[in-house]
Amino acid sequence: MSLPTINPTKTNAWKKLQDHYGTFGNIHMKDLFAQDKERANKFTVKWDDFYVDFSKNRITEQTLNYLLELAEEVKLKDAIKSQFSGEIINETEGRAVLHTALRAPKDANFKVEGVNVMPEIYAVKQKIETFTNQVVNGELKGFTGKAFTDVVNIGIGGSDLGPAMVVDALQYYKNHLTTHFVSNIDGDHVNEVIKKLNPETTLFVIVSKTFTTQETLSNANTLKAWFLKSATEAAIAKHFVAVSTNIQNVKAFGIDENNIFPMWDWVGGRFSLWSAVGLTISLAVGYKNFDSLLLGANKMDEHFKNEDFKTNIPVVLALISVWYNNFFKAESEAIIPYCQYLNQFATYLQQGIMESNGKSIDRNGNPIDYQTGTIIWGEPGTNSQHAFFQLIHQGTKLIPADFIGFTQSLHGNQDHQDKLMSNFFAQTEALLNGKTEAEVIAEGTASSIIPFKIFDGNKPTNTIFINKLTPESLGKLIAMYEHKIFVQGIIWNIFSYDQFGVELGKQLASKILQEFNNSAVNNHDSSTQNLLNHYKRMS
Ligand SMILES: O=P(O)(O)OC[C@H]1O[C@H](O)[C@H](O)[C@@H](O)[C@@H]1O
Repeated sequence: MSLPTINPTKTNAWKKLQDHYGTFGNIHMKDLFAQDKERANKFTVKWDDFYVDFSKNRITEQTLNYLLELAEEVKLKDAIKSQFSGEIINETEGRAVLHTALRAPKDANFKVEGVNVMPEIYAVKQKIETFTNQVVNGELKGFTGKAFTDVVNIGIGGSDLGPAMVVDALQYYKNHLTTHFVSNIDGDHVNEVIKKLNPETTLFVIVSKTFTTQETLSNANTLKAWFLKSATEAAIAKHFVAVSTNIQNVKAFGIDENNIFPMWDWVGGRFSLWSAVGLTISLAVGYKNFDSLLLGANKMDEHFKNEDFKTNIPVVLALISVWYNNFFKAESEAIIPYCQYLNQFATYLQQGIMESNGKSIDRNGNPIDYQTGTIIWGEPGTNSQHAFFQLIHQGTKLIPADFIGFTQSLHGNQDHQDKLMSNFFAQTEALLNGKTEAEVIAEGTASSIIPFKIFDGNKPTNTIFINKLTPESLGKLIAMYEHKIFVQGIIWNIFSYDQFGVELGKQLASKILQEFNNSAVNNHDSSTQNLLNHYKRMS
């Protein structure tokens, strides 16, 4: 069975939403709160250690009902079932999409083409656990008999962003191993990492689903060559491991068969941190914590699969996002975690959201005449307040924002935590209410300055409030966004799990690379040609 192919703009719910948007006009959220004392309670979902308040949005109960009708009309329920039952929903690549199986319990039953994949998943998990323990305990040693002190993750895109974000987010839980990430083809990246390494005590984890990615292979070769300046070929088996679906290419690179951690083509790169792609996470925080991350994601999967749409966190967040994207024509969404540990969270989500839903052809193969993927950006609070919040508060663009916060800190300094959280609450309140002319005047502001100090307010935010940053709650949070991506892709009638848009630039780059050896370059547009010739002269 394939995914439904319903044009969302042709549904009854869409028409209702359009009319509703027309009458919604300039309703201010401040008034909606004044009219209904129960508003916050009505638009809050409490689930496990999550408290999600979406009341500070430009919605009424009617809006939500129409959005829920839209979800029904595009057959979201069937689509969720299709995904979890291993159907080939990544139709353009002919693959199932089963990252959810990676975090399911052992006795779950996820089938790909009739075969239960759980035994394979658990065999690899076992391998990750054993290897992690041996490295962390110092049982496995380098070529001079010393225990490992450093781990270098070599990968890019989904083979870098997920592990890098999670290792950073969970650094409070880290063990003694120092982790490094090399991704960019820019030689400065690998060069700077090399400066910090001792070949005797460094473990290299090469992560590439395809094992054909230029950046990863070049960086891996550079690191191998550097390593071989101090060690023999035989030492490679002790220091290099790989995560990939392409066993043949990994072996050709010179990696011992025992050092290969397999993954599967039914795991998309940007959804792969739950597989052996997360090996560096497991090494950095220990297998138990890695497993808790998976458990958290599994809990969110169950919530997503079973919860009524009205109180289903990923579904509600996705629907509200569609409301802004397609009716208010908001172009971007900001992700603002009030948590320094989530410093890389927005960057990580950029790939997940923009690579998945940045599409303009629908599931029937026709061009789309409505908006799809949102632009994602963000930085942790409070830093972002001192950088770009001016534009969110008083600029001309509507930027819905997710505020992510934790009731309890990990550092235990209540003074810092209270100051951080007072900002967290103050910002969403200020974005909601703004400041009226009367209030500005009452402050005794000089009359010529009054207009500059007025805040319209009415700026939407979701508050995603979690008890504490733990491996488990982080797993839930990441999975929440994964499901939001899926829901939006279904509504927009696009394929969220391919990424053909990244190919063209790659192909041209390899053509240009070959042309560097030619004396004259003459088959490009005049701009590119001039630039290439300038580079050839000057480099
Ligand atoms: O893991 P790899 O096969 O090396 O792929 C790494 C990355 O390559 C491409 O650019 C894709 O767009 C990404 O989705 C992928 O994560």
